[in-house]
Amino acid sequence: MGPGRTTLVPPPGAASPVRHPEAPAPGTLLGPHYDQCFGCGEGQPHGLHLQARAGEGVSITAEFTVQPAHQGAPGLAHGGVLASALDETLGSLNWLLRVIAVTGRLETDFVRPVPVGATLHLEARCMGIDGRKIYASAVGRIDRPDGPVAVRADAVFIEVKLDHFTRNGRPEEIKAAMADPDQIKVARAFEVNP
Ligand SMILES: CCCCCCCCCCCC(=O)SCCNC(=O)CCNC(=O)[C@H](O)C(C)(C)COP(=O)(O)OP(=O)(O)OC[C@H]1O[C@@H](n2cnc3c(N)ncnc32)[C@H](O)[C@@H]1OP(=O)(O)O
Repeated sequence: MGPGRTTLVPPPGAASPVRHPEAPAPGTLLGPHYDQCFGCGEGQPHGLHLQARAGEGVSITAEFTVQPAHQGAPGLAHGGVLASALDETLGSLNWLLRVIAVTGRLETDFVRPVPVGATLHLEARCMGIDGRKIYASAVGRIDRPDGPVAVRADAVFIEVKLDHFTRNGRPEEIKAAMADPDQIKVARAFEVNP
């Protein structure tokens, strides 16, 4: 089965996800993985500024408040922005697995519209691991952790090495990131694997 047709359900032989022994404790605010990230970076004026926390097991909770810059229709969040919020929350599972992985496939259900000013309460969980493939699902609820479901996603992330970024990123941003001590710290956290 090639990419694009890949099922988003872990296959029968998939391993259960294991929380890395040095993963941040449940409740810990994770902080941005890159200052210029559209999802979590503080240096992006119109970014999502999504704040993710470690959950129990291999799970993440996150919050994102829809800004006027995120509109698709008048007063409503753009679907692609909501997919970005799900993608970012799912990507934050990397911190708990201590594995670098990028989104291979992301399928989103838009269940109800999300108004500007609403806070999306997101939760992501790793469902299984099969070789380099990490299966994960997420849900986003309106205004409260137990609020009405607005969006859901299922995804496959693919494990990569750090050189995925250095080989493929535009050289000027790569150079700047490698000169930034905070960025080096993030990269180091992922270099140590059991
Ligand atoms: C500093 C820290 C920062 C931490 C950085 C954290 C960033 C988080 C940001 C949020 C997340 C993002 O948006 S990440 C950005 C969006 N995503 C991307 O840009 C990814 C672009 N795609 C790629 O670079 C590539 O296609 C890869 C790396 C995904 C796969 O290429 P590859 O490495 O050559 O892998 P390949 O051998 O083909 O496949 C390996 C296995 O994965 C499966 N596979 C491959 N592609 C897919 C796919 N699209 N959907 C499903 N499954 C797939 C294959 O079937 C195979 O399964 P089997 O045969 O083994 O069974």
